[in-house]
Amino acid sequence: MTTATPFRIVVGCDDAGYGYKEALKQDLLDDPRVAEVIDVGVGSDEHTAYPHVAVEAARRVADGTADRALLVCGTGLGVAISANKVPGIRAVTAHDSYSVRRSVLSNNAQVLCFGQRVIGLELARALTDDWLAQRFDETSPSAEKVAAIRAYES
Ligand SMILES: O=C[C@H](O)[C@H](O)COP(=O)(O)O
Repeated sequence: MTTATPFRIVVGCDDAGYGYKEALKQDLLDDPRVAEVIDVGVGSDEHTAYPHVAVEAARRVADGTADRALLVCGTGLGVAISANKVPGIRAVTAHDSYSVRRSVLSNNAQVLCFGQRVIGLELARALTDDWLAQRFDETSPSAEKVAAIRAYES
């Protein structure tokens, strides 16, 4: 049996997502499937608007510094919209387990976004756990659809 390479994960949030970002970061730090956690903010007294944090996180994934990003704002929507402005990034907002799984298995999304004002913390933690268990299969029928997304970027 081969052991999967542990993930390097960027975490980020705005002030509306700070509490969950901190809690999820701690879970990631304790998870053997995670090699590294890179926190791009915000800190407890920072008020940087979500587009800046989301784009910074997405750039770390796009440039290969990290494998994935987990972003939190009030709804999970603004961070996803912003992260998707970075070429090569597929960011989704997903608050149910089927969508979280399919975001990886169907879409090879590298960025998962949550809304702290939308779901409970325990659900966010369980969804994050589920997310870490998924790996995209480059030989699956979904691969050519993801390639089609990529082709629209050029
Ligand atoms: O999508 C945006 C987020 O929910 C953000 O946390 C709150 O944005 P707002 O203050 O513009 O509503």
